[in-house]
Amino acid sequence: MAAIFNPRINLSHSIHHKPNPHFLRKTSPLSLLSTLESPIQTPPPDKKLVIVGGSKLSGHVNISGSKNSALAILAGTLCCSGTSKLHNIPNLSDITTMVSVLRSLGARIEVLNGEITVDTDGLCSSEPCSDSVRKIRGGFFVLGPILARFGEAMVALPGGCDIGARPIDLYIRGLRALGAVVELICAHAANGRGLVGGSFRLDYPSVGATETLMMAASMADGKTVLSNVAKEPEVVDLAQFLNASGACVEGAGSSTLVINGRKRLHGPEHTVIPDRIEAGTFMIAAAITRSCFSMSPVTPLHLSCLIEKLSAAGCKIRRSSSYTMEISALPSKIEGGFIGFDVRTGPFPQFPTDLQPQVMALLTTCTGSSSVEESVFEGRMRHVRELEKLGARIRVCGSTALVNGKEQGSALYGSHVVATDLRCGASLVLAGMAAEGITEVEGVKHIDRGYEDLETKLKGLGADISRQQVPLATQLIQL
Ligand SMILES: CC(=O)N[C@H]1[C@@H](OP(=O)(O)OP(=O)(O)OC[C@H]2O[C@@H](n3ccc(=O)[nH]c3=O)[C@H](O)[C@@H]2O)O[C@H](CO)[C@@H](O)[C@@H]1O
Ligand SMILES: C=C(OP(=O)(O)O)C(=O)O
Repeated sequence: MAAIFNPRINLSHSIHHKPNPHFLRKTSPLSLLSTLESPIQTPPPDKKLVIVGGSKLSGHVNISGSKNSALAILAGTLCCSGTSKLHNIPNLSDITTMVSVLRSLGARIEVLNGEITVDTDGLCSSEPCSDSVRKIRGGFFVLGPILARFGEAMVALPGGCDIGARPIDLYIRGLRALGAVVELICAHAANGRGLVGGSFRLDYPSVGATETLMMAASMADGKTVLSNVAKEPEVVDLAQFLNASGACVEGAGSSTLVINGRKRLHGPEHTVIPDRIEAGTFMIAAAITRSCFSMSPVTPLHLSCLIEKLSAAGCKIRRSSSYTMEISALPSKIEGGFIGFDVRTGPFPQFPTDLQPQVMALLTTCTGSSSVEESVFEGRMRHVRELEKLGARIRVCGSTALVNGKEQGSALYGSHVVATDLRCGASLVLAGMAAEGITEVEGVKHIDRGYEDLETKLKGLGADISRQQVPLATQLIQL
C-alpha cells in the first residue's frame, strides 16, 4: 500500500476514523459503551494561581512519580498480557487522559492512591479514542504497542504542549523499518501477520519515537537494532518495565538499543521513577526564593546538569540520604550574590528543555547577563513575553534568549500573566514567588497536566499561593 504520510503534518489535523471491521466484530456491547462514554466534555472553568511574592521556603517536599515515565509505561502495559501493577503514578490530568486512552481500547483499569492496575486481556480495539489522544503527547505512544500486539493500529495525531511543530516522522520511519505500512493515521504489519525485527537509526534522539519503537520491537519477530536513541531516564525506566514483563531490551541509557522480540509479554509490577522535572522545578524554587529546603525521593544523577549550574551560581546542594537532597540558596551563604549562568538545552544528559522556562525565571533574578539557548523545541520561548510582564528584561534572538539580570535594587514585580504551556506555567509561578506584590497566573490547566498539587506542595514549604476561580466574564473576553 502506498505511503501518504506527511511528516510535517499540522497537529490539529482532523482525523476520520473508518470503522475497523476486525475489531467491530470482536467488540462486546460493554466495551463499545465504554468507548462511547469516553469524555467529550466542555472544559471546566479555568482557575488561576494567586501568589504573594517574597515568602521564604523551608521544610521538606515529596517528589511525585515521573509524568513522562508513567505515560510511556502506561502505553507499555498494552504490550503485556494479564495485569500490570504500577506504583508511584502521579495524580495528573495527563494521566487521567492516558487512562481514557487505554480504556477506549478495552483495558480494565483501577486507579487508587498512586497505584494503577491495567488488565489488557479484554483489549478489543486498535483505535484509541481520538479526543483523548489529541489532548496529550503520550497518547500517541500507544501506536507501537497496539501495532505490535494486533498487527494494526489507527491512532489520531497527538497533542501536548504547544512548543513547536513536534512532527512524528521518526515514529513512522522507525515503524516502517520494523515492517509496518503506515498511512497518514493508520498502520498495519506489511506481511499481514506482525512486526519483524529491523534496524533503524534515528536522525535525532527523540524520546517518544525511541519509546514507541522500543515497545513495538519488544514484540516484533526477531532482533531489532535502534541507534542514536534517546538516553533519558524515562526511556531507561520503560526498558526496565518491559524487561520485567519478559522483554529483552539491552542498552537502555546508551545510544544503541538491541531488542530481541518476544511473542508474549506478561503484566509485571513496577515502580515509576521520581519526576526529575518536578524535582528540578523545586530546586529552582529554592534558588529563586533564596531559601533552603530538602526534597525526596530524588535521583541526583538524573539532574546532574542542573545541579552543576546551580552549584556554580552559589547554591549548596547536599545529598542527605540516598534519595534525599537538600538545597540551600540562603543569601547569607552565597558570597558575591547569585551570578547568572549560560544554559543550552539538549537531549539527556544535557540540560533538559523541560526546565528551560523555570531556569530562565531564576536568571532574571541573578546578577549579570545570561544566555539561554533552546535547541530542542523551536517554539519554546512563549514564557518570555509573560516573564516580561513581571519586569524581566529578556531579548530573544532566534533560539537564544539573552537575559539581563537584575540591576542594583531592582526586582520582579507582581502582575497578571497567562501560562501557555506546562513549563511556562511553572516558570511564572516561580517568578511570582520572587516578585514584589501579587502575581496572578492563569491557564492553570496546563500546570495540572504535569505537577501534582503544585500549590499545596509550595504552601507546605511556606509560599503564599492559592487557587482561585477566574471570573466568568474574564474567561468570555479571553474566548
Ligand atoms: C510525554 C513526554 O515524554 N514528553 C517529553 C518528550 O516529548 P517528545 O517525545 O515529544 O519529544 P522528542 O524527544 O520526540 O522531541 C525532541 C525533538 O525531536 C523532534 N522530533 C521528534 C519526533 C519526530 O518524529 N521527529 C522530530 O523531528 C521534535 O520536533 C523536537 O524538536 O521528550 C521531550 C524532550 O525531552 C520533553 O520535552 C517532553 O516532556
Ligand atoms: C513538553 C512537555 O510535555 P508533553 O510532551 O507531554 O507535551 C513537558 O512535560 O514539559
